Amino acid sequence: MFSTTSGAVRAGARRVARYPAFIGIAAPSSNQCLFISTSTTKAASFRPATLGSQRVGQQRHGYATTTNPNPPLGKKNASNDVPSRIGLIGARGYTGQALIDLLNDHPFMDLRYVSSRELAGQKLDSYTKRDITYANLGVEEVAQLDKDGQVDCWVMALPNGVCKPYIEALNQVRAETGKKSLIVDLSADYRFDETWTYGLPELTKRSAIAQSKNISNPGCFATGAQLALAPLRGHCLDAHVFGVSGYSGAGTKPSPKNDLDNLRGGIIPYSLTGHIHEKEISHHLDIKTAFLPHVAEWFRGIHLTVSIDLNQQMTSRDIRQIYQDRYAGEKLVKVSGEAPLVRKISGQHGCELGAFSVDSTGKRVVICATIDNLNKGASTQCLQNMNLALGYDEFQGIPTV
Ligand SMILES: NC(=O)C1=CN([C@@H]2O[C@H](COP(=O)(O)OP(=O)(O)OC[C@H]3O[C@@H](n4cnc5c(N)ncnc54)[C@H](OP(=O)(O)O)[C@@H]3O)[C@@H](O)[C@H]2O)C=CC1
Ligand SMILES: CC(=O)N[C@@H](CCC(=O)OP(=O)(O)O)C(=O)O
Repeated sequence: MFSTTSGAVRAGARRVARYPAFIGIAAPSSNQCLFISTSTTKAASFRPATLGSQRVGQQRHGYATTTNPNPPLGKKNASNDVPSRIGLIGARGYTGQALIDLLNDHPFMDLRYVSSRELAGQKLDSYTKRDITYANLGVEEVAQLDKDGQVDCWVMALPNGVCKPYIEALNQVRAETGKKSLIVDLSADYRFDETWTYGLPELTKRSAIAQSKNISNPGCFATGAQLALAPLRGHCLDAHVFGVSGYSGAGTKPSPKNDLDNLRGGIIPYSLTGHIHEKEISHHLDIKTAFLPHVAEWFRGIHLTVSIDLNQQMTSRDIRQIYQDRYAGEKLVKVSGEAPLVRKISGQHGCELGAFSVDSTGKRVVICATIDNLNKGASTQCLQNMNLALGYDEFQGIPTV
């Protein structure tokens, strides 16, 4: 279904010529976050199921199923064949490095600037399409490059709470010049800001992402949890999400959560109430969710066990069918009967959902999800959003086969 980064065909040796700025995207009519409800959306047209033995769209169990109400835009959004110039702020970090690897294999993404205070002056070896040297780009330098029309898309891969001055400076350039370069922020800082588009393409209206200039990339745990919960939105009373992340989730700054001596031989609970992703899941799905995060000694990959109290009796088979219907045609979401294993998701670009274990009352289901926090939990999702908003195919440059 999805392949590892290392298995990808590397197209990076090619050099990208200098091209004029891409200006083909219309200004957004609305940046509001638009989630598609699976419980109320009726399938516009019937499509036979390819994933199960039953036909999709039939009401054989008393509650409506639907084919994917938010399918990939495909050719409708793939009109741009001009490269886009990218500036990456926070390029030394784990998510920044994962994104650089993806951009290196992308035919239209032309990385121009990588910012790091620690690595300033050093060559970026992992990018082979052009020679790039790390620079320490402060707010003024970024604003000047933007004003000079040197960058089409800025990606912010900074710790939470750091990027606001950059955004304010870019907004000032917009106000002064009318220029509108795209901004994608990987931090949690704008995930609750209604003037930004929350970019979880399988759940957010894709056409809204395509029209946006300010995209907040979802959190890693929050992405897996929302993909695991969304199809049951209309049947869910409340949910408990137990999550364990590899320690790359804690970033590169030394802390007890990425200290291998501290992690060895066990898992460590933290932020057991009030984690930002608890708020993020509850806010964007409108489901009362308790989130219980842990960190473990492996490097990358998240396991989530999601327990959902249902408002009616349901069977495991029917719930699984709802998920298969909801994610029909999605290249980065895999639904299966078995519980997915975290050791198998490392380096993969999608999210796997499985288990669908229903208790004896028929009113509680447990679903397991796995996701690579640095890929679909951050950089792969960022690239989906960049592709959509810059007018390329959403999955361009993402190994999905
Ligand atoms: N790691 C993960 O699994 C995920 C992370 N995220 C989010 O993505 C963002 C980046 O995470 P991650 O890559 O793990 O973080 P890292 O700690 O690995 O990297 C942070 C980057 O920001 C730079 N930086 C740190 N502090 C400052 C500062 N005050 N001013 C300017 N630059 C600074 C660092 O470079 P230098 O010090 O050299 O300047 C480094 O490049 C975070 O907001 C995180 O919450 C989202 C989903 C998943
Ligand atoms: C293990 C670990 O520490 N994981 C991080 C989640 C990484 C992430 O998605 O972060 P943001 O929401 O801050 O962008 C955490 O719990 O904060």
